[in-house]
Amino acid sequence: MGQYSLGQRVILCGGCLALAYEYDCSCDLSYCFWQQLSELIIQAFRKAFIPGYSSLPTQGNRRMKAAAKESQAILRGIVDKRLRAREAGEAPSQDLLGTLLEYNLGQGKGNGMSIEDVMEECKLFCFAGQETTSVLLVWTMILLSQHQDWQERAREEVRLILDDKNNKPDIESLSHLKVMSMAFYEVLRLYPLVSLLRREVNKEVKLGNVTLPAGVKVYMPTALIHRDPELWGEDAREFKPERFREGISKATKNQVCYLPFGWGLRICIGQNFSLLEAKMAMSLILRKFSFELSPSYVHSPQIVMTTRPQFGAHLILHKL
Ligand code: HEM
Repeated sequence: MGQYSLGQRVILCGGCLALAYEYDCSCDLSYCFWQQLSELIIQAFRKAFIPGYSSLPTQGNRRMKAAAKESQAILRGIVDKRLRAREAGEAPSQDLLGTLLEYNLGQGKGNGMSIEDVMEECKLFCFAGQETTSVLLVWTMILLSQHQDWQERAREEVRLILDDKNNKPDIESLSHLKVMSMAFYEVLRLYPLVSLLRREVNKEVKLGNVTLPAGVKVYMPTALIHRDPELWGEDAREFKPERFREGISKATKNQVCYLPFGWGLRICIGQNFSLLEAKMAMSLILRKFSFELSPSYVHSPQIVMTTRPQFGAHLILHKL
């Protein structure tokens, strides 16, 4: 974001918003690494039903293979560095990679997690955790631009709860940001980033009057469930964070109809972390800037890996 000046339009695609905090990201949609990678993956999904398609030397397949090779080499380098440090007697690191490596080499040794498994887990966390939270922030900025009253309410709350904290939001104070939680829940209801949950039935199961044989694939259209007027009322399509005033179970009347993080055994492992991370980022943004949509913004949600604004989020930021 560094190349933009205030009052000028910025375009956020979502994929790199989180990285933009660390790097001088130009956020130009045509160059965004995450955008390109997501598009390649989704193209591969679409063709997955054609037998042998993934082995054909198409341009997309070649780029996918090159990206996979490159990310594997980068990860291998990081893992090898850690392994050398461990051999040299350094204390194991407490981060995710350190914990997984300990499991592979230390207490969990012999429990079936190879170095390759550790690397795959790292990739999973990177992909599952990076784009999701950043796209949540982007949709939140779009909706809070369209609903300035909620933007102001969220900012007031941030001022009230965080301003006496010496400018450093901590877990304790972030957990008191109720308006912001309501806004995030409502954003995730209207724009669930994972719009379709997929499952395969492994043994025959009866669901109400329907019998599902083993092998059947079941798709749960989260985006449609979240906007169903029978479940959410006639105002289901409207942005009304107040429906979450008394929490998710009250808003859903204890029905399983709110699934932004999935449900059951495979529910998102990072849900609390991501909301905390998003609160942290949004409270810093709200404190420093007000924002509105640029007239050039075109509302067009598009499913790539996650549900994103197809042409990016055209925003105008004003320093407070
Ligand atoms: C707003 C942010 C996020 C959303 C909306 C989200 C959504 C989801 C959903 C819907 C699933 C379940 C997929 C399924 O059932 O098929 C899932 C799984 C998962 N998520 Fe998230 N996620 C978010 C953030 C994160 C973060 C920050 C991390 C890691 C730090 C993460 C790690 C994972 C992992 C590892 C799984 C697979 C869990 C398993 O299969 O047991 N997610 N996520």
